[in-house]
Amino acid sequence: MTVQNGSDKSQIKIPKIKFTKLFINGEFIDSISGKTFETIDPRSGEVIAKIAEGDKQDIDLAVKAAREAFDNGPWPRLPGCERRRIMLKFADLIDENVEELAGLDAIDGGKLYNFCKIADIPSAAETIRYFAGAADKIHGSTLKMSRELHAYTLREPIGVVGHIIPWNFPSQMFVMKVGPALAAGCTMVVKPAEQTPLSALYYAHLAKLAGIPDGVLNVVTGYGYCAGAAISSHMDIDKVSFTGSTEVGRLVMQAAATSNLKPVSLELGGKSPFIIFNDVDVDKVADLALQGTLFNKGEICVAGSRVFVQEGIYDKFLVKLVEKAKTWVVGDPFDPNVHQGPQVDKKQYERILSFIEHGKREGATLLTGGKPLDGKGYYIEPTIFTDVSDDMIIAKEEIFGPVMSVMKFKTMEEVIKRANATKYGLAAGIMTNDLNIANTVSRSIRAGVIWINCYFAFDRDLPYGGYKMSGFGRDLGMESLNSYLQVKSVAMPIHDSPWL
Ligand SMILES: NC(=O)C1=CN([C@@H]2O[C@H](COP(=O)(O)OP(=O)(O)OC[C@H]3O[C@@H](n4cnc5c(N)ncnc54)[C@H](OP(=O)(O)O)[C@@H]3O)[C@@H](O)[C@H]2O)C=CC1
Ligand SMILES: CCCCCC/C=C/C(=O)O
Repeated sequence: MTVQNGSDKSQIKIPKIKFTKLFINGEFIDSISGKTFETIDPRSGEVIAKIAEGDKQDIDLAVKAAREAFDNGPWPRLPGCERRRIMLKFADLIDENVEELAGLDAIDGGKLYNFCKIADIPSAAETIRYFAGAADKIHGSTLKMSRELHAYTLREPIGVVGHIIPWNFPSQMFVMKVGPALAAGCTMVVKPAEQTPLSALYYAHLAKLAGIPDGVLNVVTGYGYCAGAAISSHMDIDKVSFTGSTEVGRLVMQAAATSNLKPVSLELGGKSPFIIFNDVDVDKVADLALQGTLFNKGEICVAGSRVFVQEGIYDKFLVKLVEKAKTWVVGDPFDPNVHQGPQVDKKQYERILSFIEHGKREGATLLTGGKPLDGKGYYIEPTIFTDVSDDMIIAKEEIFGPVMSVMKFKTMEEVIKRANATKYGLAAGIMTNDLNIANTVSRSIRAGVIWINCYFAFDRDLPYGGYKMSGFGRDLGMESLNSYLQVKSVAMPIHDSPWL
């Protein structure tokens, strides 16, 4: 691992902060209480800006605007091709503002500026385009009835949606929730994570410029226990889509059940296995395994942080892994040579360090890392543990940081059992050239996403979500669009027809 501090300042593109207020009914406004909270730069712990702190009253206001826009406004009633046209404009505006948006996610979330610029933000625009393309292809079916009835189904927008999103992919999360809901004809209230509110407010501004009518897309910044909880318990919200911790997912579901029984979709934590069989190219797979844990500083719910290595290549794999970890650069996320920026905030940084301490105490062997970086900011060394047993805390709990546990296995049957011995079921990676192994293992792992000889192979056409305590419901793909629609069955008698 290399530490890169004091990067070339000429490369740094810190954006000017333009939007700090709530976006309700097409206007940027102060919170009703007038309160604000500070959003912090994780490179230094310094304040970037003061952001309006929305609470229950502001959520009520935003829901009122979204309800009016749904019940009486044009958006749900527009022909799909018109919604598509406006969404395509929105996507173009995202592309036109790529540098600014990349800068906001980098400064707010400690994400790599260059990666945001070439991947996250262009991909966010593409996700809006993907769902825009579906807006005029939403239809039900004509049914073959068993008696003299003509019947068909309509697919109608579900209504007012609440989106509660996390901080690890502020842009991708925003569009993967907002895109399908807009295409379906829903109206919505988005609550971004308190750590990363900046890009969500910028997207709201672009949506208005694109022509999305007032009240359709509202953004209320604020705290989860207050603004977030007001969304899940709201009597006038028709669906909640949540991504975050399993603990809060449970609260969201409880609040939905005890209020108006609104459906929820929950994309929660994970502890995904990355399984490597003897027959692979060890050099390439070591690279992929490292990415599988360290990408986005390990702050990704599908991190392949339980690395199971078959005994025949175990020693060689460790040598390669350490070699590659040494070239991994931690430092300022605006520096193009850096692979890993700071953890999102002090709380997450301390949480990760405490897991590392657990690993040491429980007797795992530290192969690399294990410490924070000296100086300002929430930087942590890429950390690899070996001699990890399945019952250690570091092997069981989601760490959401740059921490890998490497474990040895003998047989396919054994690794299937161990990979499935978790409360989570989000993703799994299977590295092998043997098709029989790939097929058997992929069908045996209880997880929503399986990557064979690749990892993080996201695609907007590929539904994404979990089994078990990783939640239910799917983001991306047509599955997610369907979750913002409901089916209405219509039947009418047909008289004197010779055909049913
Ligand atoms: N699946 C994933 O992609 C993610 C998983 N996680 C996991 O969760 C751990 C903790 O991260 P944390 O940020 O605390 O995650 P949370 O689950 O607390 O945050 C996710 C979102 O939920 C909001 N929220 C918090 N409490 C409530 C509530 N009572 N009702 C409704 N919404 C609420 C948050 O608001 P606020 O911003 O104010 O906290 C945020 O917008 C991480 O270490 C990681 O393991 C975290 C983020 C993403
Ligand atoms: C089409 C790109 C989707 C990227 C999704 C990233 C998700 C991360 C997470 O759930 O933690």
